[in-house]
Amino acid sequence: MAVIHCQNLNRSFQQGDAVVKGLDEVSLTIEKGEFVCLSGPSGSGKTTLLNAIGALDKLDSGELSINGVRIDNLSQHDRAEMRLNTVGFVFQAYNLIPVLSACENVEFVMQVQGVAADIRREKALSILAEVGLAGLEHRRPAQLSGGQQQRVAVARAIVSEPSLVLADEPTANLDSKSSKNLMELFVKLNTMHGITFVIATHDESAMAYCRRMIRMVDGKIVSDTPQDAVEVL
Ligand SMILES: Nc1ncnc2c1ncn2[C@@H]1O[C@H](COP(=O)(O)OP(=O)(O)OP(=O)(O)O)[C@@H](O)[C@H]1O
Repeated sequence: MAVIHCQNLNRSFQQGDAVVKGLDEVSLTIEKGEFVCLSGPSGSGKTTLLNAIGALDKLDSGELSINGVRIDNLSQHDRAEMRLNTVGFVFQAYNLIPVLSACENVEFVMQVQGVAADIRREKALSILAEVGLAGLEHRRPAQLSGGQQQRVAVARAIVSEPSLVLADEPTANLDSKSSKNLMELFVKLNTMHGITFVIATHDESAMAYCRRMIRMVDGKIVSDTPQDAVEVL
């Protein structure tokens, strides 16, 4: 079953007197375990598409299913539920809570999900170790580098084992080494846990890790091609 199935998605924005088409008849199917890059010039609709797939924004029209369940017609409450249980988000602003430690930031989502405190702590520590942050669990975001904060954001996104991770410019604020480490981590999570990744990026070194390249221009998909990705050992 497809993880993402979009049919004729449309989303317009009013900008003064003009109407801008963020998504213009976008149709797309992404299967479980794919590792997909969304590319295209600034303003081409990448973030709008990620927001639609992650049920963060409403559509004007079209059908959108995640794991076989229609989400375009869900109530706000059900959309929030779907996000919580199915999708992990990694954005360029890490959106970590500054007063909480790395571990508490990762635990936060599980707390909302009602996971018991001892299980929460155990899972958070184990996932932080998996993303290479063992020993730094009790630091607050301001005491971590940009790359380390991004890893906390990744740990938080994947701790509840989502079937899908949506990442918007995840390497934008990282130096080239941190960026490479992050992409290798994504590939590892993709191969070991079968998590599907959709990554919007302008960063050519990040694109090189993706196995399917979808390019957008003016709210439309203009090309969709497979790619031989960089091997991660
Ligand atoms: N909330 C909004 N209000 C008005 N216009 C918007 C809004 N969100 C997006 N747009 C417009 O929709 C179009 C697509 O924007 P989007 O952010 O999806 O592009 P993008 O490809 O992600 O760009 P970038 O690479 O710069 O992040 C742009 O013309 C943008 O100005």
